[in-house]
Amino acid sequence: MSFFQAIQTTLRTQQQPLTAGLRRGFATNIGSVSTTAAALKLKSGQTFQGQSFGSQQSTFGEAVFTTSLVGYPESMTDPSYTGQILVFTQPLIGNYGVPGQIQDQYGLSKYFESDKIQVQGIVVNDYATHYSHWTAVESLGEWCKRHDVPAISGVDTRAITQLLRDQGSTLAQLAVGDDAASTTTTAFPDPNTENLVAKVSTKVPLHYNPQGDVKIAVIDCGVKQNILRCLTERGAQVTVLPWNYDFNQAKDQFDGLFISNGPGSPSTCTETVQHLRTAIDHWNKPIFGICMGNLLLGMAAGLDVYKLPFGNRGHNQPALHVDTGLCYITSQNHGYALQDKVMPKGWKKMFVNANDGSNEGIQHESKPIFSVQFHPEAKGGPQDTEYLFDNFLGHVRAMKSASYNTAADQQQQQQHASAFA
Ligand SMILES: NC(=O)CC[C@H](N)C(=O)O
Repeated sequence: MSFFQAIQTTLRTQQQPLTAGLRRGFATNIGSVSTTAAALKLKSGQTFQGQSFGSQQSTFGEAVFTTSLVGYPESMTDPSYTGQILVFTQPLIGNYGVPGQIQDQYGLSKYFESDKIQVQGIVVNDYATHYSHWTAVESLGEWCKRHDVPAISGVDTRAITQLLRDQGSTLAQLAVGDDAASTTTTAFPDPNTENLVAKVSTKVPLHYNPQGDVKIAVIDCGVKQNILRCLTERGAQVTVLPWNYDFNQAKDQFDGLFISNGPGSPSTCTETVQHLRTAIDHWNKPIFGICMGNLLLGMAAGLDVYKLPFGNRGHNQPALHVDTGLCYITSQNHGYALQDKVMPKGWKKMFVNANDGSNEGIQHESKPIFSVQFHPEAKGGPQDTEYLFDNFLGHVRAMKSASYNTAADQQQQQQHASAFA
């Protein structure tokens, strides 16, 4: 043990008391750190020993890394992370604590992207036991414990990230307590063989903003709260529907269709892809998809999907808009991508990743149907591409008023004709 590690261990072993706020109006806490051992064990054979600061429960998942500097409450509650052990490349995590579960005026969660922690576990280099923020109500460790989610600190996340980058996202165990020391070889279950979308999708329709002027059907593959907020705060009425709901049966009830983000492999969502195939030809109203929505829409259009070696997760991913050449900095969290070398007839690429050339979006050439691989709703991350919600709802409103006018014109013509019959 190095001198630095020895000092760190000594400091952490001394249970530090709660203190009052350092600054007026800011929740602040110098919490205690458990000295329970924890280890991140990769299926590829490498083990990283550290300390637990979350649940005492060991867990399995796919180890992936994110380069985001902030936004751990949002990332950890994003349903797209279901089944994954999240490694933060940002070394200091936990310093602004965790906010409370508060609802906005639409009944949507204000600070979290769903109602619980969705990641299997988290891996951080330096867990900040002292947190301070005006929205904070508890520490990251307390939050993880309450949700029974394991967390490890004191490991070299740079070395782990280099491994995940070189060998690709890897199945792993986050082992706590006795499991951390155990050398028994375990089987590493692969979450991507399961239909994770079915696990996180709503079971019943949910309604938001009933006063909205246009009605949007949201196919819930694991929708983030801020996507719903981006629609409702722009005046849309939103109905969230289960992932396998056949929206084609209810198309007259809606003015537009949205396909959400979601966890796991898109190949488990064959029913949604089939419904989308019908919708592309017959829906005749705008369709917009994000992340999993891009993958599913692309599959419905005839594209293949492949798994990226380590995915793109972070808040600084450059996406080039093909038509204008403009580059947007985007928020991302995905492991799969569309194979877009040859685009199906009637479709074109909309965005391309400026780092690795992977697909970032597709667009129908003659219908208002488009989707993006990145997250224009951000939370966390830059909001530069939030304008896509304006574009989508702009199309929805234009088509609604055009069809209304057509219907009204037709009715007037009929009345006119019958008056002279
Ligand atoms: N954020 C998402 O929707 C992720 C989509 C898919 N689960 C992937 O990893 O590629």
